[in-house]
Amino acid sequence: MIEARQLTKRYGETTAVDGLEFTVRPGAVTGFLGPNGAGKSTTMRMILGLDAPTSGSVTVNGKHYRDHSSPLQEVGALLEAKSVHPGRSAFNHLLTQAQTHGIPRRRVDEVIELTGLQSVAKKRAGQFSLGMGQRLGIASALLGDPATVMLDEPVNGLDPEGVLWIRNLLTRLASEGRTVFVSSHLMSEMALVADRLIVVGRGRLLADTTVDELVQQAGGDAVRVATANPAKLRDALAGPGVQIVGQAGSEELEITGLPARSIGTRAAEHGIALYELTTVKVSLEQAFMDLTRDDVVYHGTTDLEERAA
Ligand SMILES: Nc1ncnc2c1ncn2[C@@H]1O[C@H](COP(=O)(O)OP(=O)(O)OP(=O)(O)O)[C@@H](O)[C@H]1O
Repeated sequence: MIEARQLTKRYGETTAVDGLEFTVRPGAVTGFLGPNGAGKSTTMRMILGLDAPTSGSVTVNGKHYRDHSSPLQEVGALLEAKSVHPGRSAFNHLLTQAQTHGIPRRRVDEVIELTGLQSVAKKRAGQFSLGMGQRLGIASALLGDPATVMLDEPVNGLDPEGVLWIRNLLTRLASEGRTVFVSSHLMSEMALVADRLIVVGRGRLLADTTVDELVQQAGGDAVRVATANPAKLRDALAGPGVQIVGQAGSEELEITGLPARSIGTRAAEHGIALYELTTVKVSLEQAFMDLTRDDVVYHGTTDLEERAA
C-alpha cells in the first residue's frame, strides 16, 4: 500500500507536486497518468526516498521508504534513469544487487527466467536494446520479491510481444496480492491493464477513479443510429438524461443516455425502421484528454497555420 498525504515538492519557483492525496491499494494494478511534466516521476522518486518532499509525506506499507530495514524486499521499482554498468552482464548486474541485499542466488535465475532474459543473461548490458534494458530493469525491480512494485513507463521500447508480456506480468503480480503502481502515456495499454487510475495535472490530483468511471464522466458510450425518420425517433426516445444530436437533413443521430438495446426496442415499438444501430465507445484516451485539457503544460502544434502565426 502506498499512501500520499498532502505530498508537495517545489523546485524553486516550480511546484512539481502540489498537495497530492492518494492511496494505492494491494491486489490491483493502479495506473498513474498525467500529461508531460505533471509530476509523476517526482512523485515516484519521493516514494523511493530519492527526493525529499517539501511538505507532506508518502509511505509504503505504513513507513517511509528509508525506514524499512530491507527496502528492496518492500518496493521494487523501475525508474526511467537506469544505472547499469555497461560492461557488466545482466546476470552479474543482478547477482551484485542480490548479494548486497542478502537475496539468494537462485532468485537471480528466477527473475532472469521471469523476464525472458535467459539467452542474453551473459551478454554485456551495454549491448542491450532498449527493450532488453527494460526487461533487465524489471528483473531488478522484482529481485527482492517485493510486495509493492512501481514501474515508470515499463512499456517504453518494448515490441508487441513485450507489451503483451508486461500486461500479463502486471495482472499476475496484482493477482498475487501485490500493490502494482505503473505510470504510462499509453492509454490503450492502461485501459487494458489498470483496475484503478490516479490522474495528475500540474502536480495536482485530477482523478482517483476506475477506467469505467473516467469514461462514464467523459459522457459514457454513445449510440449512433441511422433512420429515415429522425424526428419521430427523437420524440420516441426523449426523456430525462437522454441527449440526442444530429444535423438537420441527416439520417444519422448520436444518442447518449440510452443503451443500443433500448433504442432498438423503442424504435420497433413505434414502427421506425433503423438502418444502423452502433455503440460508439469513448476511449480512455479521449476521456483523459478531456480531463487534463486545462493542465497540459507542453502543447505541440500540428497545424501549419498555427506554426506560421
Ligand atoms: N530536479 C528538478 N529540478 C527542477 N525542476 C524539476 C526537477 N525534476 C522535475 N522538475 C520539474 O517538475 C515538474 C514535474 O516533472 P516530472 O518529471 O515529475 O513530471 P512527469 O509527470 O514525470 O513528466 P513526464 O511525463 O514528461 O515524464 C516539471 O515542471 C519539471 O520540469
